[in-house]
Amino acid sequence: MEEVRASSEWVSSHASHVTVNLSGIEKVAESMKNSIPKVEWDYEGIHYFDNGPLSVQYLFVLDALNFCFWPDKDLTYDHLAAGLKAALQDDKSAFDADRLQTYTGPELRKLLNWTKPLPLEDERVRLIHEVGFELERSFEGKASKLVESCGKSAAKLVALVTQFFPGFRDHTVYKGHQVFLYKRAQIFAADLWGAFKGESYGEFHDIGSITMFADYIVPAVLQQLGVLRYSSSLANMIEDGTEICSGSEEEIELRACSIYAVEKMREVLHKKIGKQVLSVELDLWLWSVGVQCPSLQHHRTLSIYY
Ligand SMILES: Nc1nc2c(c(CN[C@H]3C=C[C@H](O)[C@@H]3O)cn2[C@@H]2O[C@H](COP(=O)(O)O)[C@@H](O)[C@H]2O)c(=O)[nH]1
Repeated sequence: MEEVRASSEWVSSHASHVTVNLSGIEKVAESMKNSIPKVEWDYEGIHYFDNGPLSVQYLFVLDALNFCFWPDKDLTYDHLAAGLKAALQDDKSAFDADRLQTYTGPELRKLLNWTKPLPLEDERVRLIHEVGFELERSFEGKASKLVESCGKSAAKLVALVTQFFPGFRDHTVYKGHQVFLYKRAQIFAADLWGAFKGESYGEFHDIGSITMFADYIVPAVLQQLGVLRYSSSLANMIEDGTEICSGSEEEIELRACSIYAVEKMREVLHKKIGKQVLSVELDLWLWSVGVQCPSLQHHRTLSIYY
């Protein structure tokens, strides 16, 4: 995770379109002086959980598909989480590794109880096949085996996931430098930690090493809070709903500066306010604020990573 932190900081200090505003961070930290907002994992009550290995399989499939909902204005993350939950409750073998390798686009829609084509449906199908194939080949078909082999280290889990499953390799090149963001691999570790309440499959001695998850909601919240500032051209693109290319300077800056800003926020909370908080906790709070604000304008990028 050091690579995620270091490369995000590098982007932030070379950015042309996004600025991290330290006084904005201090203001937010100050407002948390008396109480730090704590959001329960699954506050929505939409995820599958049975306290066992099937929950791990569910979370891995969920995070393999946890990206790009916005092209369909009616589709949200909640549909994915709740749809997969219902599918699993209906048929406990729905996420067996051999089954994962056979889903077609229309079957995936049915699984999510969605009648229209899903955004990036072909990619979703390819990625769910990849998960089934590699789980079968290297982990006896079980995501729980993958988690068991990480020695209770979230950093090791992220390394394993990105090593074995190419679809999770969320890194890019910015101004000649390799930048690591690892949104879906990190959120998988965080979802385990949240769902299992830091125990069993969710026990990680280094959960503090995980950064925020660079998606399209949290950057927009950080901008609203005055933590991120955009150049006028970028602000206009977001306001007009203009698509921003995956891998463009703007897109990488939005994501990397969000990671850097949340790390800074955590540092300020610790040093100036004396409160210790995890980036995962800050992320869930910021994300829950964002999804409860329907007027929030976020950047639009077609991407399999978030
Ligand atoms: N940074 C961050 N991004 C997150 C999540 C989650 C869900 N986490 C669950 C875990 C426990 C909680 O109770 C949550 O339910 C989804 N996303 C991202 O949001 C976007 C979807 O937005 P919309 O189109 O409006 O549904 C999309 O990029 C998706 O990947 C998070 O926690 N943090």
